[in-house]
Amino acid sequence: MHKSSFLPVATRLSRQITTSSLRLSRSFSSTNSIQDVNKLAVIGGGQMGLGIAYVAASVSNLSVSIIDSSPESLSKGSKFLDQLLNKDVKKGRITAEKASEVQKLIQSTTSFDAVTDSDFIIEAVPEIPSLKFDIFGRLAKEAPAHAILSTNTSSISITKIAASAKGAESRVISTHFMNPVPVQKGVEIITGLQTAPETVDAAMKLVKSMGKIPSISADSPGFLANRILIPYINEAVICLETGIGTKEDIDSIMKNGCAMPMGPLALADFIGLDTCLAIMNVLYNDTADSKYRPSVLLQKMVDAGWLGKKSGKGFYDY
Ligand SMILES: NC(=O)c1ccc[n+]([C@@H]2O[C@H](COP(=O)([O-])OP(=O)(O)OC[C@H]3O[C@@H](n4cnc5c(N)ncnc54)[C@H](O)[C@@H]3O)[C@@H](O)[C@H]2O)c1
Repeated sequence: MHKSSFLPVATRLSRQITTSSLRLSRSFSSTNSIQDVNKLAVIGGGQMGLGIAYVAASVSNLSVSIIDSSPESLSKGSKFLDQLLNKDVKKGRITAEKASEVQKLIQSTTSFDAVTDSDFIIEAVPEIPSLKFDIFGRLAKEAPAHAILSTNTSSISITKIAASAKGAESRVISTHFMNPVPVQKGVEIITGLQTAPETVDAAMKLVKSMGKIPSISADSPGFLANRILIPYINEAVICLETGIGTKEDIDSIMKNGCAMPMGPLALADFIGLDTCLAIMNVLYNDTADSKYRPSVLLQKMVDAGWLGKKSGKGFYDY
């Protein structure tokens, strides 16, 4: 894919309107093919990054580099991947031969250099805006000029993230995978104001090759999934802190009475309380609407380091 093919959506639209009589829009799409992705880099090897790497290697047969700044996270992650593969072999979902092929496809490193030969990069570091902006600033300089730069953010504006990737804004997009990645089929594709149509095509192609079902959302606080899901979780925490019900009763009524696969507090533990809080803060600050006020208890639990399943303690003990 040529760098020049990355025109922002707005530019592309105006081009299509002004030249429609000359049918140039047709030649635009026919001369710009989507480059095949041979190598994927995932930045951040936590629960989401690992899941993305696992599915990309096992379903799309892609070579994947997991880049994580923490050697502890990388070693925890490689044990987790081994467990996932062993479980899949035991359950007869894959052969032992396939498991060893997948293992060979996934490399882990603390070095950012692994982005330099990647065609598609998915960032999955914690939900901290400054951290993501720094990473996209580096990606704009260090990733190949054709590479798609994607974020797995749950709530941070894609337009803002793209603005931090100076010179590569049109190649920035979000492929928002859901947790757990190997199980959840839906992926939100979110465009920033600057995202080029070719970037959307490339993201759709990759996500579909991973066996996922993409939905397109606008760059609006919380996008679609978290605009709906996280206020629901936050309301459950408020029900707990105001004594309307115990954690068991809150989870039980939503599970057994409202057909939810798991209760909202157990789900919050599973997502990570820091992630839930970060999303509520984005909804609250970016809309200036008090209906999105984060629960005080949620903030306190994050302050205590009780982040849910990943830290061993949240609403429940693990
Ligand atoms: N947890 C969920 O349910 C969920 C669902 C959808 C999207 N997300 C989003 O996915 C992203 C990752 O979430 P997660 O739950 O996997 O977080 P996590 O805390 O499990 O993992 C984050 C990883 O990033 C690493 N990291 C931190 N700084 C880094 C840096 N500068 N360079 C490289 N690695 C770095 C950490 O060591 C850690 O391993 C967040 O943006 C989150 O909002 C999370």
